[in-house]
Amino acid sequence: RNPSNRLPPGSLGIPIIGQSLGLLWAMRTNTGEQWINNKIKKFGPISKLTLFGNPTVFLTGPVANKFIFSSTDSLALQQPQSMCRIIGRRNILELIGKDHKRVRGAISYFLKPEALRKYVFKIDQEIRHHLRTNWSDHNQVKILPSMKSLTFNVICSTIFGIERGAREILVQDFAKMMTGMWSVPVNLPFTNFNQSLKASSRIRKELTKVIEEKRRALKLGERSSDEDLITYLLSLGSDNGETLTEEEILDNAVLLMVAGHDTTAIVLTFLVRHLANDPITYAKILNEHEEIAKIKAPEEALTWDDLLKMKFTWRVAQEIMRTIPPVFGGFRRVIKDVEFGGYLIPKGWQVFWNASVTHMDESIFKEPEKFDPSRFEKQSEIPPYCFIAFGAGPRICPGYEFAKAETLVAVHYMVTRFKWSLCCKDNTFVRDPNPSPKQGLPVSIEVKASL
Ligand code: HEM
Repeated sequence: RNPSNRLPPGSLGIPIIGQSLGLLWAMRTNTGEQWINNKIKKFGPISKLTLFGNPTVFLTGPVANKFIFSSTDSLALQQPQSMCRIIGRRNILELIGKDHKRVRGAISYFLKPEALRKYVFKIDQEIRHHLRTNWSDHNQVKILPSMKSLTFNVICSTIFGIERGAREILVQDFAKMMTGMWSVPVNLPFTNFNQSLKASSRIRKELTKVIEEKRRALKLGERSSDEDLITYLLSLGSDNGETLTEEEILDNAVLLMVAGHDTTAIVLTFLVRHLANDPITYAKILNEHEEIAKIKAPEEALTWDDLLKMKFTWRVAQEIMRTIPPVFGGFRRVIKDVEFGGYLIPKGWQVFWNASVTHMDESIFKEPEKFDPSRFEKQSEIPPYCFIAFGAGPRICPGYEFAKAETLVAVHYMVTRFKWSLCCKDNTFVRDPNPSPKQGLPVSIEVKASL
């Protein structure tokens, strides 16, 4: 057959622009899922279109997910150009093959349960401090910005060992850097992209100082290699080819700050919103946490073993992520011609995956519209590549356990020490590209017990 006849159905639309504006508009108006479903109705689960300048094949369903997440020899992860320039070209998302494995291995070491156990105390301290200073004396709190600040501080403290005073310099620049992450990469004064690049360069300067100080302390034996991720990365031996270059350490430190804080903040924000609207789930969660709090002194920090008891809470968080995936979808670059479902996907194109379509498939999740945390009671019954909030395959999110620990500790202190109600009953949200409730979700706060 003529190769062009083997391309998936659909239309590439106007060159370069294609259907990008339609998708962006749909995401902004919270109809992204509908936009995608219309496409599936019209062309089926495999179709072509043009997104963000590139001819693209959109694939959906567990078999397609497996193909996208596992075909590392024909597909490479693709981020918007703006993101690569802001975070740095040696960040893990840009790496493939041996380089990806090496950097992922080093980062994952710090995010595994064995290492995380040690940090529950630090996570606990940071979250209590945040709630004490930002919730306790306030009648109203905007949840999304509050959760973003909370998760940023947790990452700085646990992963980077950056103390409170030194973090404040980073916080503002970090917010500025995020604004241009998904912008058109035009570097002219006053474009979002330009502001982001400038903020990123200031963050890198600060991080370089942090790295230098840790290198010095490591040399003098004032620090052990497992105290924080940066010190660990600096200590890796060059003899077995494990070392990360200075550029890689810097780029991946920035990447981890980005990847590790927004997503968890979104889960916590939608959890707060859901609990305000669902008294039955709230009562069950509260009960789970009161049982744990009952056997601890008020000042006593949570431990890893306490977190293991918070099973229902994590099921609720997973159901939140099924219904509102923090990451809407993503792209892979096609590095060599490849076939899927009888169609040709040519080299140079990109492949687009989306989590919602699979998460809302009634053949996988019965009555998908219903909020039902019990779906996650038996994880093994959920078929592979069906719950993809954290991705899957060799690039599955290495921060899963970290996000889980952070979410559980935060929920514990929020439900046992505070009560809240929504100030704005409007339940809609926009995707920007991450889901954000209107006005950042303002809630009225009542203190139940001190922290
Ligand atoms: C609820 C919270 C989180 C969600 C929903 C989430 C989601 C995801 C998803 C979907 C991917 C895969 C992207 C793809 O294959 O295209 C990913 C990758 C990644 N995530 Fe997360 N993430 C979360 C928290 C975190 C945290 C806390 C960290 C670190 C502290 C982190 C670090 C990373 C890194 C480094 C990658 C890239 C892995 C690689 O390319 O090998 N994430 N995440």
